[in-house]
Amino acid sequence: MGHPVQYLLYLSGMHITGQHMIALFLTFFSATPPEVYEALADFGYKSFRPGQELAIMRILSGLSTLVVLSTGMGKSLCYQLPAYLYAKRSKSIALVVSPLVSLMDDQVSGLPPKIKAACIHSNMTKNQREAAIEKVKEGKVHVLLLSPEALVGGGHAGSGCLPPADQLPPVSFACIDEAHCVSEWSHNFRPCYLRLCKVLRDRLGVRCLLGLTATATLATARDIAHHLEIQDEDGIAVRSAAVPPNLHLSVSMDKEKDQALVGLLKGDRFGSLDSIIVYCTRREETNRIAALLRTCMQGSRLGGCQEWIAESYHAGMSASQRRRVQNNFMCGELRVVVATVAFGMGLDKSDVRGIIHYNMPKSFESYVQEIGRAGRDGKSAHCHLFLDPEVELESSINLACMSLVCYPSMLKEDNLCELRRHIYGDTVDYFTVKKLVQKLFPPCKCRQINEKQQAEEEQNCNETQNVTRVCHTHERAVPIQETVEAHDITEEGIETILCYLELHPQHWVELLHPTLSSCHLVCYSGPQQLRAIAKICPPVAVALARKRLAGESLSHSSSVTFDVVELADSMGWELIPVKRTLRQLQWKTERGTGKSGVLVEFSSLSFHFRSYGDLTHQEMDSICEFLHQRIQAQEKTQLYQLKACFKAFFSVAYHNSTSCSDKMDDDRSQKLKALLMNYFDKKAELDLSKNSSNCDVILQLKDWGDQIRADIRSFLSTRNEEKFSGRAIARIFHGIGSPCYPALIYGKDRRFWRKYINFDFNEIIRIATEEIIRTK
Ligand SMILES: Nc1ncnc2c1ncn2[C@@H]1O[C@H](COP(=O)(O)OP(=O)(O)OP(=O)(O)O)[C@@H](O)[C@H]1O
Repeated sequence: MGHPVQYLLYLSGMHITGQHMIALFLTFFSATPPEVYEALADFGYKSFRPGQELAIMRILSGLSTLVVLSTGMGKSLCYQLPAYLYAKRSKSIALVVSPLVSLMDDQVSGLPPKIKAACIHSNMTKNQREAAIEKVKEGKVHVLLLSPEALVGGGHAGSGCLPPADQLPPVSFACIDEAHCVSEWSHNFRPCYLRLCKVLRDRLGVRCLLGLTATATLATARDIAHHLEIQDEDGIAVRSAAVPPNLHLSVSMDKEKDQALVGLLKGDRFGSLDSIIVYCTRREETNRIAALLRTCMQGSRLGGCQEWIAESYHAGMSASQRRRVQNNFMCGELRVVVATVAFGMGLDKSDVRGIIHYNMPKSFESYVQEIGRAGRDGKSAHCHLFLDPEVELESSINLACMSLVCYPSMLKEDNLCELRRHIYGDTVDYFTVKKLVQKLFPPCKCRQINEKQQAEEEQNCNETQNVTRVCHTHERAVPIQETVEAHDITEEGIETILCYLELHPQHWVELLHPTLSSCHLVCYSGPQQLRAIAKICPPVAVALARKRLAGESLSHSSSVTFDVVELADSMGWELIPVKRTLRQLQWKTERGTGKSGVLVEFSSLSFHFRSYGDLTHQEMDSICEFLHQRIQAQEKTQLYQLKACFKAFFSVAYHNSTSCSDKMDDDRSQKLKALLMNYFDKKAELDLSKNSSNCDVILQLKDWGDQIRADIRSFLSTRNEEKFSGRAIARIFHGIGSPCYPALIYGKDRRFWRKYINFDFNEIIRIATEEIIRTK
């Protein structure tokens, strides 16, 4: 297939070629060709919505583009129409990467009938996936929807599912839905998204990328544009107002939120609305609130003809339970869904009339995305947010500071603290980074070998060469579960670090598909059989030789376990043929007939990558420094966003919701919209340094230092057989579970769990570290 711009030129009957003409062409001959309007009509639409035409024309011209449009404004057409036009002209597919795996099948069936689509994701069986790939190969598909994991591999989803590019029809362009996940500065960063663009370019030769998102600040949009390699400013094609005009926003700071919620739902504003979503941060809370509403709303006047008043929805429920709630809500039989943010992603219900936030969302981006699920039909809709009254908390601090008898756990826990916990739960300290870096870059022998060779060469020709990097990287595997437990860091945290290293200008690592790295080989006929197969199978011979070199005697052994990735690397073989050769040992013949009495098992899902083994101490230190700074910057940004969010909501909040349950003051709604607009455009920085006492109420430790130290000592003495880092203790005192210190176990000891949630996290780390050193 020719360069995509040729399609546009072809449509317009012109014959210009060459990259440099694209810009000229778009400037002077940008009238949309009739074929594009015809295709629009084929889709059943009369005209374009704002932004669609520009984005579609850019994609048809082969120019990577980012579209930032509020939910429901019609982003999907921006990939559907070009995919259709490209495929109409010649056999080609458009790839659409979407994180909404559970909704992918619905997305495919919901596409306009003109578009032939298929999807591939990790929830499908192997047969289903193969059938979809067959259809693609046969050219029966215009649009292929993929989960990010299906494309790049990663996590437990296994490796990427697509065949190599030469077995696929030409890819006209690739669309990345929810493109903000590409940016680590976004509210919903997903490590495997960072690798998407690279895989699309390197493995599939895609040159034109389309990013779609409903929420991105200007800074995030620029970061996404950078990843999509959008060269020109116009590439960020459309940025709409953050909040659609038909949404009416209000905020209140009620002391009794449960009563206030019931009152709000009975008031004039929400009382007559049919479909409402109430968002809560915690799963347990969704169940409690749904039950509360069922009890308190019984018999009260309801909007439509619903049979059920309220049901909860969260990721902890079974798939069938969730589907039932979603279906009932979609068809209008269920009035209120009380949910965590798991509900609503990709929900195509245009007449949701109300969104209530029982807790503050973690960022403006989340807020805008969540309220954007209301009023997609353009008709008026209402949104209300309950903000916990931190000012109350502040007065308790003043009391505490005046050394009145007050115990920290008596202080009211607030939204901000709750949300801060999630941020601290994700961060990793310098020590952990260092241990991880050592694991990712174990020393190799390349330098010694090279020096020996050089010495010989020098003797021969007396010439010195200044070699700085002698290692050309090694293939390595780091078992996921083992590393998670050893370093008390989440799988996602490790993946993020690996992505940072891959995207660093020095490309410290190259990520490969996750793989099972441990090979266990058992010979049922005893040690002689093991020795015999070593003679015919080089990988087994090398595995045994390596064991012997490491001082292990295997002469009486009939089984052996080894790291197959390390083995393949040491042999200079590719991993796949090594695994194939080993598997083959289970059969008598090459064609796999008759068992040989050898068992070969692969286990331990591992991160798989190439990395250097000859890094100097300085290089290792600078990598640690780089990673640590990135992680800290990320933490700071998130804390900043949280404060910015609180401050803005606080500035428009009513004292209690009765002031806005029947009627509301549109000025406050407009003010909040303006603040959101400013935030997304970053025209005005929300200055947090000024007047921060209004919202920043983390307790200083000076008045509580002794008490906290005493508690840390008491905690350590009750668990003197376990090892803790300062961060581990701070997490427990903040009630943050981690892989090694899960909430399920540590949360049971109420003397410590969450006790100091209102105190500065980093300060607790500092004191705890001091106490740990003292008790050693
Ligand atoms: N040009 C158009 N004219 C009329 N209706 C349109 C047009 N483009 C899209 N729509 C309709 O608008 C609705 C929302 O479109 P779409 O689902 O693409 O929105 P979106 O921006 O992708 O939303 P989300 O962010 O929630 O995914 C759909 O019902 C679609 O049919």
